[in-house]
Amino acid sequence: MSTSPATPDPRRCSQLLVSVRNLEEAQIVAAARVDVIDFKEPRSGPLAPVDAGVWSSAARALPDAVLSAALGESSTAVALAGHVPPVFRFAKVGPSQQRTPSQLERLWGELPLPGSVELVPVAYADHQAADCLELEGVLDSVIATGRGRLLIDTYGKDGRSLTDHFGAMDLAKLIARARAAGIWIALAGSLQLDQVKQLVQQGVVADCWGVRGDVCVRGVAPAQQRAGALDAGRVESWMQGLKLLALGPQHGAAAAPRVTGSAALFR
Ligand SMILES: O=C[C@H](O)COP(=O)(O)O
Repeated sequence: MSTSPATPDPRRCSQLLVSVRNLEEAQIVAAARVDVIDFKEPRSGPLAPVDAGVWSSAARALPDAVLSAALGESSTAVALAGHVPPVFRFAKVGPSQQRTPSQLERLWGELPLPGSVELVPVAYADHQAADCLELEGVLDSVIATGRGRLLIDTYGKDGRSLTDHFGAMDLAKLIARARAAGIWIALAGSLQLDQVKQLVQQGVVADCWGVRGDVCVRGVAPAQQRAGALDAGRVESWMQGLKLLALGPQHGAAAAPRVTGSAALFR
C-alpha cells in the first residue's frame, strides 16, 4: 500500500526500472543509480522469478536500493510471496488466467507478502494471450482495492512491443485515469529508448519505464536480446535519455508534461 507522498523531483521526468537476473547485474544497475532494480529471469517468461537465494543476496548487498521481485503468475506467486525479503520494496505479480475482477482481487489478497513489501499488480497489454482481464479491468481492480501502483507489460515476448498492442492515445488516456486516482503507473513491454522518446513526445509520460531487452547486449534478434547479458552502456543511455526528456524541447524532446500528481514518485 502507499505511504505518504514524496516531493516530486523537478529534474526528473520518469523513473527507470531495470530487470536483472542476478546480483552481478544488480550491482551494475545500482552503480548507474537506476531507480528500481527488479529481479526476474527473462529466459523463463514475462515475470518469471529468480531463485530466492538471489533475493537474499541482493537484500544483504544492496539494502539501500529500491528492490523489486517478480513472482510470476498465480501458479507461483502465492508460494513465493512469503519468501520476499522485507527489505524489498516491491513484488510484481502477473494476472494470467485471472478472467474476472474477483479472481484477480482474490489472488492479490492471498499473497503473504511481508508488510513492508508493496504489491505491484501487473496488467498485460496482450491480455488475450494471457487469458486474463484487459488493462482497464485491472486498473478498475487496482482502484477498487485501494492499491497504489500498476505496471503494464506484455505477456508475449515475441518481438512485439507495448505499442503494437496499445496505441499512444489509449495509453495516454489510461495514464490520465490512473493518475486521477493517484495510481503510480509503470509502462514496459519490449520498449526501446527511441520508442519512449516518441511516446513522451505524444504526451505519454509514465511515472516509471520498465526495461530489460533494450538494456542488453545487441546483435541478436530482439526477442532473444532480453535473455542475453546486461549492457552497462545501454543502462547509462536510458538514464541519460530520460534525463534529457525531462529537460524538454531544447534537448531534442518535446516538453514532457511533468508528473505532478500524488503518484509522481515513490510514496
Ligand atoms: O518489468 C519490465 C520488464 O522487465 C520489461 O522487459 P522487456 O523490456 O524485455 O519487455
